[in-house]
Amino acid sequence: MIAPSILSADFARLADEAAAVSGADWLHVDVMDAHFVPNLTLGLPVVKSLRKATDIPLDCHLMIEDPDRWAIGYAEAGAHNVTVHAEAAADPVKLAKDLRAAGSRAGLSIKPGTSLDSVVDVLKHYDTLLVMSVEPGFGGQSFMPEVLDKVRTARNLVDTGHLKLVIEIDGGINADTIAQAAEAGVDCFVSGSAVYDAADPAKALESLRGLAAAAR
Ligand SMILES: O=C(CO)[C@@H](O)[C@H](O)COP(=O)(O)O
Repeated sequence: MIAPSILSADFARLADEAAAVSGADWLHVDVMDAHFVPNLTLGLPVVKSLRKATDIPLDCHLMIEDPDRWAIGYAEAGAHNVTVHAEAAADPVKLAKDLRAAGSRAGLSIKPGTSLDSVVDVLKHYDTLLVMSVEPGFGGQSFMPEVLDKVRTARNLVDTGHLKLVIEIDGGINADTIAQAAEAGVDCFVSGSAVYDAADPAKALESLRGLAAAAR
């Protein structure tokens, strides 16, 4: 699965930018609050408008403080998957249950420095695990291959039936890095600059999909 990140899109033309990647499995929506991360992007009103502008399932990645307070609004707005950060959530188990009750999948993200061990007990309540392969905040950063050990461990837990979730990776995913992430066991690849900085985003997306499929 490929989820283009709109962080690299033209924010004044989001509906057109979504249409440009109509073959995407999910559209990754980067919500940043300038507190949890040192960058500010968009919030609930934009997600509500985007929901009406595209049929691509929205994969909302909340890089915000106090997700326990704000995340449910994104589920109620029609997001397909709402991902909160383990480092920010006060009660991740309750949050996952509330997100599912509101009609969304529940996602948990971990920054590069956060271990899988520290979240493994709550992951049974989640539908997706988003492994950050850059420090969250900005697009166009270099991929951190050291996070792939977490992906391999998560893949093993899924394949042996201990967890049931989609493994996502986010940060620095491009034609040079996607194969190693696929080999490690990633299911869903978030990619911003490699898709939206390309002359033809749809073609770039399909190329990434082919490289991932070949590597699995
Ligand atoms: O959440 C983030 C960054 O915080 C990502 O979604 C980036 O937007 C991915 O961009 P590239 O690394 O693919 O350019």
